[in-house]
Amino acid sequence: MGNRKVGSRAKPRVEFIPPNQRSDFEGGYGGGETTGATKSMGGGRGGQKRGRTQRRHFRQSRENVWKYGNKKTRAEEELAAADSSSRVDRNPSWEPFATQNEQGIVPKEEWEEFNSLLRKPLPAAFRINASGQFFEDIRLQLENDFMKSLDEEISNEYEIEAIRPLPWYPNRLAWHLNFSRMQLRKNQTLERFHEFLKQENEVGTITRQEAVSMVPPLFLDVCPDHYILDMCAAPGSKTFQLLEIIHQSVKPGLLPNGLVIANDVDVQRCNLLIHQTKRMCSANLIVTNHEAQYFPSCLSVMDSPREANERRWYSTKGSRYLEEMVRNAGMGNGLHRLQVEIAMRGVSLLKLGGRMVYSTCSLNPVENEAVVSEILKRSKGSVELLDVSSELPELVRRPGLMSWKVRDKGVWLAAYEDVSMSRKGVIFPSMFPCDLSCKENDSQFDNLEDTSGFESSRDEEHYSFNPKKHPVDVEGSEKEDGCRDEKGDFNETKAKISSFPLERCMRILPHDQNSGAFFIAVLQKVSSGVDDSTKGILSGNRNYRGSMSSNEEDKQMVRPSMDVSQDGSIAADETGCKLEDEMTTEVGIEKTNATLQKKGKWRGIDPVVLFRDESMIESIRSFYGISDSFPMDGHLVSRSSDANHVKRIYYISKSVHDVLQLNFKVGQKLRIASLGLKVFERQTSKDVSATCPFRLSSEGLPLLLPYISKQILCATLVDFRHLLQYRTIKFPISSTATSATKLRHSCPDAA
Ligand SMILES: C[S@@+](CC[C@H](N)C(=O)[O-])C[C@H]1O[C@@H](n2cnc3c(N)ncnc32)[C@H](O)[C@@H]1O
Repeated sequence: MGNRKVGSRAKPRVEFIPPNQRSDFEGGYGGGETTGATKSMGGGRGGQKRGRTQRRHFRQSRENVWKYGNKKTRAEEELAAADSSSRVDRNPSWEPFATQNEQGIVPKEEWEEFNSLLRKPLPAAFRINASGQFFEDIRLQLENDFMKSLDEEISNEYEIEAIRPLPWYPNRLAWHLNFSRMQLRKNQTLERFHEFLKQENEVGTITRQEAVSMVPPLFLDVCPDHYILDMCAAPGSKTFQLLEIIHQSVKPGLLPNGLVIANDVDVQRCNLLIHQTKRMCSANLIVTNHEAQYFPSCLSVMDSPREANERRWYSTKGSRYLEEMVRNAGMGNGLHRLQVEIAMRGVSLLKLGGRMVYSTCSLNPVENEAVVSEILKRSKGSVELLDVSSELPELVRRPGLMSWKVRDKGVWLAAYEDVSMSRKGVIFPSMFPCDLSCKENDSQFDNLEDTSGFESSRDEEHYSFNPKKHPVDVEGSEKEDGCRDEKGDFNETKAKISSFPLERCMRILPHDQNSGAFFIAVLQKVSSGVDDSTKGILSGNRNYRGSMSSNEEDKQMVRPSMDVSQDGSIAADETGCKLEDEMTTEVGIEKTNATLQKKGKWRGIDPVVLFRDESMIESIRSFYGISDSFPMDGHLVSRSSDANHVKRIYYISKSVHDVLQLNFKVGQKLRIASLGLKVFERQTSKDVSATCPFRLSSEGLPLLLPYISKQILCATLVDFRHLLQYRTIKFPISSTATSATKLRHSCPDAA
């Protein structure tokens, strides 16, 4: 497919240039995340409204050019109309592309191409879920049916290659379309294919995701037994991909040893995340709701060998669209500090030998290389920036920048010394390339911690200008704290060259392979950092009590405001310590849940309760004939503290169970929005004279089916149609005696 040629004659390339959003494929990418970022940054980038308005202006003022020689076919006009239908009023005064390329993010000779590609819609892309039972069928259907018809109907008509596999995606399971999402939606020729994509996406066999957004998880080098943390995860496309990978090589009915914890600060976006990941039907998932920079230190402490190469990863927000970044490079500055804090939290949670992937969909070096540089600087050699140039060789990418300038208030700043006094509260030294040969950095990693210019994330003061940090002399001029050249003069125009090997970072430019833009850096923890606040807990020390009480730092990392009741009746850490004794027993856990519920710790979030009603479990087991080889003890949880009114029961993997146990023991620091896989639901139909109050949930069926021996109906096609049509059917339902007999045999409890 990769080399498919369309038609025999040389044809001009059709260029789709309608005013579509290049980033529209990530589903609600902008709104919520801006809320999260704005909240966390104290309004650093001017609020949510401004961003949206700017995006709208950008879209509205984009040219709608539909080029294909001089003629347009009817279908082309349809496609063009579909893409321009949302454009109502233009804003002619707005100039979308400032032709500044000061950062050198794009080589001069490529600027035109880069610029013109930004005006074209982002091509849609999708991936087959390789962990799905029917993935080969889907692939066949795609290759034998749709690709052929797309070739006939679209490629010949439009004279373009309609669809091709992404050459760098493992096993060629991902495809790139030559249509935007909007075009897919509006074009009649594509209707059947669009329906197919939608339906398969809904059931989780296919995931629609922007092509380059699929790249970061691949560099995490994930195995089924890895523990993975996705720190800024909503809407969850990468989380889903990670789940696919950990489930991929595991047989149906079995669970991988690892897990994914998907976190997002925004509650509503957490719901999106839950909805998105539900399609994966995974028992190895926990969704949490924390500010990632304060993510609690209660991840796994298991000291089994597989943890030696445990990997966790982090994807940060890229909360602006590429186009805006080009227009206003200063916008990313407000995110820099938060990005460093989140990344540093990621580093401290990372196990020795673990990999962390830092990625953004921005091309602004302040959000990218500057963040990576600060991580390397602060971690004092305990983290290495990996050279992954031999991985995914077919992916076209460019090296990270070694030198850059910072844009502020319309001015390009080459070095921190150029920052005016009044701007030192918002522009930090860490935003500039770090030259370790500078006098102040003589001792390589000594005293590097404070060079960022902003205080630790635990200090609220860092949000405002701190005169102690930026002293002013009597004349009002700023005290010198930057690097000087040999003569002792500040170099005001030339940006420094970084001392870190930032060329190992990866930049993906849109015109490299007609995709969105991405920045990716792969880091590895090579030794325990001296400032590892989670030491003791993450290093496999099972003495939680010891580390809890002795590790003040760790307590501070979990912001009390996250877990405390609104009325402030009890502090989170206090709660954790007080209840610790009780929590070591199951009864204690139940009691604790009730107490915390009353005190408001879980306001807005349901408690996680281990489901231990033995007689109920036994009755479920015997009703469905669930084999003893399917472990239930310790794997079932509910979200209700009232054991008699449990409505849903979730199945959790052993890895999730272990994390939960630890979480219980450290005072329930995790705000768990969702976990595991729903397997049983309380019967609601009054009609049912079932002996078991719980029915199987459809999500849980793929996991349970290999272990069930009763309540299985082998229906004929006629029966099945009948069942679908009438939904509830009284026995005998069968039109044939044979299947009625089979049914009674397999459902002995049925009336
Ligand atoms: C670009 S989206 C992430 C996309 C996601 N990785 C994916 O592939 O689907 C950025 C997300 O970061 C979240 N976010 C922003 N600030 C955060 C913070 N301090 N802690 C955790 N999440 C945060 C936003 O709510 C938003 O959902």
